[in-house]
Amino acid sequence: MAAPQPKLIFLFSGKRKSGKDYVTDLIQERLGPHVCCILRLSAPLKAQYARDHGLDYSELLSAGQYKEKYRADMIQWGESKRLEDPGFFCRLAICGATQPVWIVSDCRRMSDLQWFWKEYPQQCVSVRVEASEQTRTQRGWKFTAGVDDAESECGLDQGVKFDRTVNNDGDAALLEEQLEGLLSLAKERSQ
Ligand SMILES: Nc1ncnc2c1ncn2[C@@H]1O[C@H](COP(=O)(O)OP(=O)(O)OP(=O)(O)O)[C@@H](O)[C@H]1O
Ligand SMILES: C[C@@](O)(CCOP(=O)(O)O)CC(=O)O
Repeated sequence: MAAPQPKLIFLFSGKRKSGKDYVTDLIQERLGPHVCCILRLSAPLKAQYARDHGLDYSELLSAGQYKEKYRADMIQWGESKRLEDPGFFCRLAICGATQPVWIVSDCRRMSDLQWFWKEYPQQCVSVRVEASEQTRTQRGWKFTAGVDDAESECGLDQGVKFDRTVNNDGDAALLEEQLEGLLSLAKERSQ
C-alpha cells in the first residue's frame, strides 16, 4: 500500500510537562478532526507495553501520575525496539492517518526527526515547546534520574535548529499569538 501523503507535518518535541499535549490538542481542536490528527509515537509503545505488563493503556496515555511509575521501564523497553529498527514506532504511529495535517506530538530522539525528514522531506516543520522548570514543576514535574537525564528527554537538546518555538510558560496571550502562526501555516498548506 502506498504511504499516506499529508500536506504538512508538525514535529513537536519538548521536555516533560512543557505542555506538548496541551498545545497540540489546542491546534487540533482549532483545525478540526477532519483536517488534523495527532499522532503519538508513544501510543503504539504504550499499547504494547500495557498488553505485555497487564496495565491500563488509557491511563498510560493520560497526563496523570500513573504513567510516571512505569516511565523508566517503558523507555528501556522502547529503546530496545528502536535499536533494532529506529522507524518502528514512527511507522506504527502514522498507520491509517488520512488527514492533510499531522501533528506528531512527542518526538524525542534525532532518529524520530530523521525518519520523518527522510520519508516526508517537503512537509515537515519542527516545533519545540518550552516552559521553565518552575512552570513544569507546578504542572507535576519532578526531576527523576534515569529519565530526565536520558536520551528520551535530552535527545533533542542539542544539534537541532527548530523551525518554530512555542513558549508555554503560562502567558495565555503569548501562547495564542504563537498558535495563530502555526494555525495560519496549517490553513495555508491544507487548502
Ligand atoms: N498553557 C497551559 N495552561 C494551563 N495548563 C497547562 C498549560 N500547558 C500545560 N498545562 C497542563 O500541564 C499539565 C502537563 O501538560 P501536558 O500533559 O500537555 O505536558 P506534556 O509535555 O505532554 O507532558 P508529558 O510528556 O510529561 O506527559 C497538564 O495537566 C496540562 O493540562
Ligand atoms: C516511554 C515513552 O514513550 C513515554 C512517553 O510518555 P509521554 O509522551 O510523556 O506521555 C518515552 C520514550 O519513548 O522514551
